[in-house]
Amino acid sequence: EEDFADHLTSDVGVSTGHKTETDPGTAAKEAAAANPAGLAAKFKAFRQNAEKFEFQAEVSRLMDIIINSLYSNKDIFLRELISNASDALDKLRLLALKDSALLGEGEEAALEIRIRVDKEKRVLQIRDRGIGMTKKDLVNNLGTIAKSGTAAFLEQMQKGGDVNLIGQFGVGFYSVYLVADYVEVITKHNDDKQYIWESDAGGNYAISEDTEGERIGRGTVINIHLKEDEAHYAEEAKLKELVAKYSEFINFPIYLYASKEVSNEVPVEDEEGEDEATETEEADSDESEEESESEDEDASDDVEDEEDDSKEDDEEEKPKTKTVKETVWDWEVLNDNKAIWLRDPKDVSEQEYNKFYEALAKTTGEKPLAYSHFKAEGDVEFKSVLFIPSKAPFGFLDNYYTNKPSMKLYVRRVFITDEFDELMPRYLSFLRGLVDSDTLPLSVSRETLQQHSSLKTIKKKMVRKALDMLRKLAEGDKPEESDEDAEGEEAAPADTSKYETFWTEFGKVIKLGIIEDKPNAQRLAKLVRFHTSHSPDKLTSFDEYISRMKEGQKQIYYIAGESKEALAKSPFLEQLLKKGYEVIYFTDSIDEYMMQNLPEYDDKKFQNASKEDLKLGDKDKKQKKQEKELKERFKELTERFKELTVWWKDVLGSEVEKVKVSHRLASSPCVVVTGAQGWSANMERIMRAQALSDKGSLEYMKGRKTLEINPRHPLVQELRVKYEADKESESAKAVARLLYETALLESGFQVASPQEFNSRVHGLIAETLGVSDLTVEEAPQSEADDVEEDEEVKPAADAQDSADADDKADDKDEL
Ligand SMILES: Nc1ncnc2c1ncn2[C@@H]1O[C@H](COP(=O)(O)OP(=O)(O)OP(=O)(O)O)[C@@H](O)[C@H]1O
Repeated sequence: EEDFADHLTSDVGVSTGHKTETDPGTAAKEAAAANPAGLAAKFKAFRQNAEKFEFQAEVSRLMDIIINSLYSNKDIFLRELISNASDALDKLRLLALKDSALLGEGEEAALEIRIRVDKEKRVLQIRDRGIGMTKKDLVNNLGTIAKSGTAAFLEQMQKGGDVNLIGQFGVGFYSVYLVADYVEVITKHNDDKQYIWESDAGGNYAISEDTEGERIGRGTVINIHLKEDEAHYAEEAKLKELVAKYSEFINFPIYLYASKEVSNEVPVEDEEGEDEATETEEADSDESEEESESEDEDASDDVEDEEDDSKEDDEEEKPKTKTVKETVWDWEVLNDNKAIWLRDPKDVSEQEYNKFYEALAKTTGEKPLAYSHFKAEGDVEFKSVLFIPSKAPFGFLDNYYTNKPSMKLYVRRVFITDEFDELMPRYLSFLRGLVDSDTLPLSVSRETLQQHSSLKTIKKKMVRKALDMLRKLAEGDKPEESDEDAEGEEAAPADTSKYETFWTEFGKVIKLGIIEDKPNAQRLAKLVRFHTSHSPDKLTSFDEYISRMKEGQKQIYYIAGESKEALAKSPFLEQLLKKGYEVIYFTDSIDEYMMQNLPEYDDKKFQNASKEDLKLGDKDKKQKKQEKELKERFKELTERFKELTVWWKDVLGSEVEKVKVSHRLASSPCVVVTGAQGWSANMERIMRAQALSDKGSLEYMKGRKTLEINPRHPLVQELRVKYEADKESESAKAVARLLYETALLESGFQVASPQEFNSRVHGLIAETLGVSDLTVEEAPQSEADDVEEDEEVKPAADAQDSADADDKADDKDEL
């Protein structure tokens, strides 16, 4: 009884490994000799005949981080191991659909998880009767990390990231080393022998066939040898608390071998009788420990004293009894494993949903922004719980195209898979949740499921419910109780601040949805938030924009660029803003792609303000008259400047498609716009940055620029005068080019040659300052030598700049 191993052998039928501390194996001895101070202290010898393996480098790095992470929440290791046990049971149950013999018989067939402890030896044991692991599985699963994204996770962890996220990376097992300095995994898969995997996290692990230990039948036993200062994880109370906190929603019963105080009324005849009673109790509770015996004695003493005082008088009439408090040991179920989605939403508290979310998302302390629990009825029946996380999973957007789906699929309560991408479109894969369908066939085969006609319906309904949930969150509404095909829906109380959190985390995903899910583009557009000229500091929506539209305004104006501050000053908006039109500022790189997929919203067409065909709204009669007059004047101006525009186009050559007189400008001399088909400045910037395009298309799209000039601007008027005076004037050409280049910059494009542009500007500065000679005095030799020792070599660089300036100054004389 004292020995945990005996305990296990007799009670659970499980073998535990013994650390051979007294007789270390050869490897241990060698290691100790090589490094007596360091390794010997840490090294625990593996079983002597075990095959030794080295952990893959990533695993070693991960373990180092885990072992040294002082401040992380160590509790999570239990959640991870229980979750693995549950997965192993799910896998077995799924296979047993095909072949029920796999389950075994009697005790073996019980799909459950059992936890027990040996406080004295500081060993915590978790056992499942799941699928188990073959030897090959042990090497592949507990020695290597095959999943992508591990490197990124390790990097984050090294920077002090939260180890709590470990479960999201598919490396949860190793979290056991937060609390253990030695771990044994005894496992039996139906296709292989019983093996023991063991490691003290020192960079090695060992696998040996388990020939001596008790036969475990099938499944996995993990013996966690707790570190000295983690002994509290062997306390019943702690384990109960952790299971309640993290593993309540595991769909298999979790048992803890726990002690319980029971009070029994027993007759008291004489001294012997008392002993008898105690003995009987002990026989019932076959697991009684030494401790319990001594407690029993204390308890019975107390009771006896009490009775002696109070019941002295009645002694003669009533048969003597006494209350005996005893500690009995038995398996206690820790979780109510009724699936939450099968319960009536009215009976599930918000707290329970939150905890369920934590279990699904493998997080702690993160509440979902909203949830929806519903039942679809009709041809296709299913139940579902959906959650909107409040944080994007690690690296979610970076790995957008390779992210794994996160929706779990159950068929009639049996977990089928969480890797099925037919349940939710990619852009909604950030949602957590599950579907439990009664209509789909209980089948292991992906193909059978994929081809099932009801799958499409499920997906369609899931998307609708998800978008509905998002809409409600956006509106800050409390959801209604039900609608036609989904009854009993519930969602967390939401307000718009929650939606703003959502938008910050997942806004891009909604935009990707507009691009990828055309049929739902309008619904998704409703969810889009942005800043506008009217609402530069508060996020607003298309609906709000439309409610503020001027009378007669038919189009929704927008402009895209790097920041709302820069856009607010854009020359493209001068007339629009002056006339009181609200303009949307799109500043996300994806916005223009999105808008290419969203030609209209609520019957209103979108108009990019930086495109050539900008139309400034609809006018009433008076405005129309004014417009007519303006048109006349404009025509006249256009005529007057026509020759100039032809000449200007010649000066700029193929850089622009055309130069034309514009009516959209108020205070700028000119702007560069793109044709409806060409890329805007913003788009060109993105394309350059992403190098998405081949050079050819970049050149082609770039070429479709138009220079619009403002005939009312004094600089343009003066240029015309200069050109009229001398049609071959080089300085007029230089001014024309410079005006174009400043317009390029102001419109958000890049100038083709920054050096040439600078030369022209320097020339102008020289002229303004009255400097005629830009030759730079040579730097004294000795100074330059001193500087050469300096790594930064700043003055030398300055000298180079000056030399460049010299060269350029020659070009500029013409100005
Ligand atoms: N109790 C167990 N029974 C059977 N296999 C197990 C058990 N525990 C771990 N494994 C195997 O080891 C692998 C690694 O486990 P780990 O917790 O590190 O990641 P994971 O469980 O795959 O990740 P995720 O938590 O994302 O599913 C598992 O995928 C599983 O194949």
